[in-house]
Order: sequence, then structure tokens, then C-alpha cells
Amino acid sequence: MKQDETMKVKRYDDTNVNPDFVAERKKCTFNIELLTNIIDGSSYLTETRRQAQLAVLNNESFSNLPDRYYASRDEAYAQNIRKSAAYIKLLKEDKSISRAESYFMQCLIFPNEVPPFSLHTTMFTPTFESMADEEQKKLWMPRIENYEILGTYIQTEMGHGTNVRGLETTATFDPSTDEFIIHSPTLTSIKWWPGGLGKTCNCAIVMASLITNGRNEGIHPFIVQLRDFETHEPLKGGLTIGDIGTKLGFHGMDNGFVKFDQFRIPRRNMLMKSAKVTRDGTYQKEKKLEKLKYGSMVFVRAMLVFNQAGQGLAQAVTIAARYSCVRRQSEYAPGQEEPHIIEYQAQQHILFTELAASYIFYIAGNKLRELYFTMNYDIQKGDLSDLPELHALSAGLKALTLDEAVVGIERCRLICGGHGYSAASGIPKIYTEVVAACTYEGVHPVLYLQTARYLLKVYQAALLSSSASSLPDNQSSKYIFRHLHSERPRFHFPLSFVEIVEAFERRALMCIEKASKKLDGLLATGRPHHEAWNYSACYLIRAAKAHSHVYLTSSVHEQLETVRQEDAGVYTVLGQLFELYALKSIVDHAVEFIESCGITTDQINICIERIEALLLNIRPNVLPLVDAFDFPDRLLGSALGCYDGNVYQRLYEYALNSPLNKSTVNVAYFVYYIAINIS
Ligand SMILES: CCCCCCCC/C=C\CCCCCCCCCCCCCC(=O)SCCNC(=O)CCNC(=O)[C@H](O)C(C)(C)COP(=O)(O)OP(=O)(O)OC[C@H]1O[C@@H](n2cnc3c(N)ncnc32)[C@H](O)[C@@H]1OP(=O)(O)O
Ligand SMILES: Cc1cc2nc3c(=O)[nH]c(=O)nc-3n(C[C@H](O)[C@H](O)[C@H](O)COP(=O)(O)OP(=O)(O)OC[C@H]3O[C@@H](n4cnc5c(N)ncnc54)[C@H](O)[C@@H]3O)c2cc1C
Repeated sequence: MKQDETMKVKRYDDTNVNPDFVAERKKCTFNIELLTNIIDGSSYLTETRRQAQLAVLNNESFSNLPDRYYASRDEAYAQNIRKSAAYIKLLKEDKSISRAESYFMQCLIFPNEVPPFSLHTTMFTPTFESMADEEQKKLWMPRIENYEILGTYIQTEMGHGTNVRGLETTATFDPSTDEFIIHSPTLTSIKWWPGGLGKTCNCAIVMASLITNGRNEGIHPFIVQLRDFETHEPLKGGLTIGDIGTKLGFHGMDNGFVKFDQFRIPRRNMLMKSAKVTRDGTYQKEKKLEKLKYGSMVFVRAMLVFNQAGQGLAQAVTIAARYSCVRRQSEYAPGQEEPHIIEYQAQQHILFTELAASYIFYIAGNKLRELYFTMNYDIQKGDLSDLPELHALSAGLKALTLDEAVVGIERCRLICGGHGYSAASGIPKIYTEVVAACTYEGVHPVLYLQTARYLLKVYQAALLSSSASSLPDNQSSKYIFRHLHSERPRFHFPLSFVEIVEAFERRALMCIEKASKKLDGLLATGRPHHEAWNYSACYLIRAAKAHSHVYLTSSVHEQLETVRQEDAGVYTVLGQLFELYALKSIVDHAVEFIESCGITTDQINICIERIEALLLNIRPNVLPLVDAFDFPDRLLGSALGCYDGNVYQRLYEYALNSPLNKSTVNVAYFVYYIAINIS
């Protein structure tokens, strides 16, 4: 990114800070900057992020006016298009902007928003790059990279989302014209939900059943132009397109529908890297590359762990923590000043356990992102051996971290009392964005079952192997094999960090064994496989969750081992958060740990006592721990969570700006009430 010499806006206003915050920040026992580097991934990424954020704050085209919480849907969409236009212009003009810089800029330009063009970068382009052949890339990529083509990803239909093989849209090859005919044969086959489809995008990858020579060859991707490149009108020839209407959140996003009525596209618009239809209609495929078509789903699922679960929860925690250090309530000691609500143990238990979870998701999410890019490098070159592990991990972690994050965000809102319910707190917006991610890219029961399907295969292979070296070289195979072929360790309380990871692994292995036994038991009674699988679902989902917890604890433990060499202060606070998250999970799933690790209820009680001690340990650092996330105020968009802690002034300003306050007597009240009931 080109450096801007005129950068003048500071990311924080550190004048006029609430004195309570000044006192809190003085209690800090560790190097905040070092922890920020860990959260970002490196000091280089911290610096990159800050520069990118400054560039956004200095650019008036990216302001959020009119106020984002008062905007109607039309206004919210228009604001997003205005900012998108400026952002895309910038990306086109400054080719030195890196992928990381553009990512950081986008997060701040569209705070807690998925903007209308985002499907272009997250799904349309990656799917095209992965599924198009070289000639197709040469033809299309320049216009895609130049944003002349703005694409979305069209898979889901009104009647089918999860069951991709059950999609009804057809792409029938017509050899007489060398074209595919895209068609929606029923009401339920209307494509429904794609982001940016309603009003914004001019092209799409459409997933449809390929039919040639009378045979249905299954779901394949096609690139389809939807709108005229000049007038932006939907193309003629069989398209009905629109916006699907208001949703729980995503107000600035035009999720859309499209009905195809015998709409024709050239044969070469089928993406032909792993399968093709020749001029005479012959279908050919490379079986080994078949699963590449699922690739963009794996990508987004892997990114959602740090981007939505980690960042979303961390933002809610930051808001709740800062507010808790300002808000005073109730008489604690008779006759004395009301304490800050942060001093109540009940508040600490919720706030600090969510703080711990946000650190775990952020750090594990960063590691998953790195793992994705490492593994995907080989996958794109045609070596798909890591794909099952990556698919299982990204599916399970997307589900588990988002499940826990949305509950955590709501708990943060609740511990802010009444002001948490105001849009001004910023938490409702965070919630509606993050909870959407629990649905898109796959609903969670379905994703857990995908993870479990893989785990049972790994388990069977580990059972039959006498040496780990004969198994695939990945984390799942390693820990499952190791614990399957070794004695259960004796656990000592309080648990060491190494023992914590071991305990999570033993628990996961037990859950996998139980799921396997359950399935085998049902099969042994003569039930068909699909039925036995369905009635093992509760066991299978427990196994997938337990396995995902193994990744969370082991990857953060790995991070801790590195930090230990570097800085004692950061190691101590990060260790406290790790222990708190792990112990809370053990207590929440006590039955599974008692059974799998041979521990007692008394030892669970030791964990409960230890959690209370950790709350006291964490208390002095609470504000520095959320400061370390380094969220600019604009990103949080919160009167309660600003860096300077001037909560009440901002709440008052927010209310004064309410459109309802533009007049002293509202016209509706005058017309409908006074006119009818008082005159
Ligand atoms: C800090 C530095 C920054 C650096 C820069 C970072 C860059 C970051 C960039 C971006 C950040 C992005 C942040 C994200 C922002 C979010 C924006 C997103 C906006 C919204 C997008 C929403 C898009 C959508 O929702 S698209 C629709 C998604 N739909 C689904 O997910 C449907 C779910 N259903 C399915 O996945 C499948 O149909 C199914 C798997 C459930 C069932 O299918 P099936 O019946 O055919 O499968 P089987 O069960 O029979 O399995 C067959 C076989 O295939 C394997 N399989 C299945 N899925 C996959 C897969 N995805 N990958 C690989 N393999 C898969 C399965 O395991 C089976 O294998 P076997 O070997 O066992 O046979
Ligand atoms: C905000 C948002 C943005 C989206 N963006 C896009 C997009 O850009 N492009 C796109 O193509 N799609 C998009 N989608 C669609 C999304 O991917 C689907 O909604 C999602 O995959 C779920 O499919 P469905 O809605 O058909 O639910 P269904 O598949 O009907 O599932 C409903 C419920 O049934 C249960 N269930 C279903 N199948 C099973 C099973 N096999 N086992 C156990 N339980 C099951 C689950 O509890 C599930 O929650 C978006 C959705 C949302 C909410």
C-alpha cells in the first residue's frame, strides 16, 4: 500500500479519557503490544493492520454517515454501495495494496457488515480460479480482477440448501447451438439467498445439475452473466431477479433470488478444470479432482473462525468489559459508593469466560487460516490428500466456535443491562452479523456430522494400524492413534497445560468410540446404514464437538509454548485465559471428562475452585486484555465500548440524533391520535 504522508487522524482519542479507565490501565502487568502481535499473527501484521486502518480513517469517502444504526434498508444499501465504489476504485488505482491490507481495510470500511460485493472476493473469484481451466482463466480473469465483472455465488435454492446434490436447477447441453440451457423447473428451484444477487452483481457462478446426452451428471459450476455491463439491467432471455426482502440483519446486503427460464449460456461457460462437455456433448471428468468444487466452502468456513467467531466475540467482550469498568450499580458495602459492576463475581464469571473464549477462537482461528493456506497450496496443484482433514476441521470448528460465540455475544449484551439492548451499544449489530454465519456456509448439525463421518474413518484406520507412520500425517490420526494404543494417563489436579490437552484428547477419543459403537450396534440390529447413521446423530455430534475442542486447546497450547520463550508477563495472562476456557469447558462437559479421564466429582470441584481463583487473577488486567485487541472505536461502533470510556455522553448524543427527535411533535401522533381522540 502506498504510504500516505498526510495521515493525521489518530486511531484512538487519548485525550479526555475517563479517570476510571486511567486507573484501570495502570494495573496492567504485561506488555500489551506483544499480545496484540500474537492476536494479529505477528508484529508485521499489527503494523500492516494499523496502516490500513489509518488509511480508512483518513479517507472521508469511508465515513459512516448517515448514522449506521438509524439508516433504513435503502440507506444502508446505498451507503454500502457508496463505500464499495470508493474502496474498489482505491484497489484498482493502488495495485500495491496487499491481500492482508485490503482485508483490514474492508473490515473497518464496513464495520460488522458483509458488503454486497463480498461474495465476489470470498466465493466467486476463488471458485472460478479453482474450477476454471487455463484458457477460461485467461479469458475471464482480467475482467474479474478489474471488478468489471462483479460476481456472486449462486448455490442455494428456495427448496434446498443443505442437500447440494438435491438442487433442482438444470443446465442442459444443446448441441445444436453449443449452449447450456439453465432452467428453474419448479417454484422451489428458484435460487434464493446469494449475497449481492438482488441488485449489485452482474455475473455469478451458478451451481446446477449438468444434463448432456440425456444423462444427469450431477452438480457443476457455470459462470453466468446476469446483468448488462453498461445499463446494469437484468439480461433478457429468461431471467427474473430481485432482492429477497428484510432479514434479521444484513440490512445493507441485497441477498437475492433468480428464476431461470430456459436461459442460454455458451458451452464454454461451464467451468472445465475437473470436468468438461465436448462440442459433441460428451461428458468427461477427472474423478480425483471432483471434490474441488466444494473448495470455496472450505475456504470461507476456515476463515469464519477468526473473522466472525474470534473477532465478533472479541468485539462484544471489549464493549462489555469497558462498560463494566464505567458502570456503577447497587450498594455493595453498606453506606459506601456503588462499585463498578466489574467487581461483582457474577459479572466476572460471564465476562472473563467469554474473554477467554474470544482469545482461544482468535488464536486457533489464525492457526486454522495458516493451515488452510498451507494445505490449499497442494490441493490446488492436484494433491487432494489433505482435503478430508481440512474439510473436517473447518466444518467442525466453524460450527463449534460460532455456536459458542453467538451465545457469548448474547451473554455480553445481557451483562450490559438495559443499555446493552440499545443499538448504541453496538452489540445487537455484532450479534445479527455473527449469527448469520451459523446458517450460511452450512448449518451446524450438518457440519458436525461431516466432521464425525471423517473421524469414524480415522478411528477405524487407527484401530487397524500397528504404527502411526502407516496413517496419514495429520493431527487427527496422530492423537487418535496415540491414545488408542496407550494407557490412560493419571491426571493431577490442578491440571497442567499439557494434561489439559491430554484430557481433551482422551475425551474426544471416548466420544468417537461411543459414536462408532452406537452406529455398529444399530447396524447389527439390521437397520440400513442411513437409518443407523440418523439414530447415532447425537453421539456423532458429541464426537465432532469434542474433536474440535482438541484443536482449540492444542493449537493455543502450541502458541503458549512459543510465548513462554519470549515473555513471562504475556505467558502468564495468556495461560490464565487458556486455563479458564479449558476448565470451564471441562466443567460444562463434566460427565464426559469423568468417564473418559477417570477423574472424580471432587476433582471437578477443584476445577470449579480454580476457575474462581482465575477470575481474581484476571481482574487487574481486564481492560488491558481488551485493549490488546486494538479495535478502533469506529469498528466497534459502540457508545458503551469506546476507548475513552465516556459512555454517558455518547449515549446522550446518540439519543439526540434519533430521527424521531427531529420534531417536538411527531406528525403521526398529530394526524392519527390527536385528530381522532382529542379534537
Ligand atoms: C489477518 C491476515 C489476513 C490475511 C488475509 C486473509 C484473507 C481472508 C479473506 C477473507 C476473509 C473472509 C471472511 C469471511 C466473510 C464472510 C463472507 C461470506 C458471506 C456469506 C457467504 C455465504 C455463502 C453460502 O452460504 S454458499 C452455500 C453454502 N452451502 C452449504 O454450505 C451447504 C452445506 N452442504 C454441504 O456442504 C454438502 O452438501 C454436504 C457435505 C452437507 C452433503 O453433500 P453430499 O451429500 O454430496 O456429501 P456426502 O455427505 O455424500 O459426502 C460426499 C463426500 O464429499 C466430502 N465432502 C463434503 N463436503 C466437502 C467439502 N466442502 N470439501 C471436501 N470434501 C467434502 C464428504 O466428506 C464425502 O467424502 P467421503 O470421502 O466420505 O465420501
Ligand atoms: C445471511 C445468509 C447469506 C447467505 N448467502 C448465500 C450465498 O451467498 N449463496 C448461497 O448459495 N447461499 C447463501 N445462503 C444460504 C445458506 O447457505 C443456506 O441457508 C444454508 O446452507 C442452509 O440451507 P437451508 O436454508 O436450505 O436449510 P435446510 O437445509 O433446509 O436446513 C434446515 C434445518 O434442517 C436441519 N437439517 C437439514 N438437513 C439436515 C441433515 N442432513 N441432518 C441433520 N439436520 C438437517 C437443520 O437443523 C437445518 O438447520 C445464505 C444464507 C444466509 C442466512
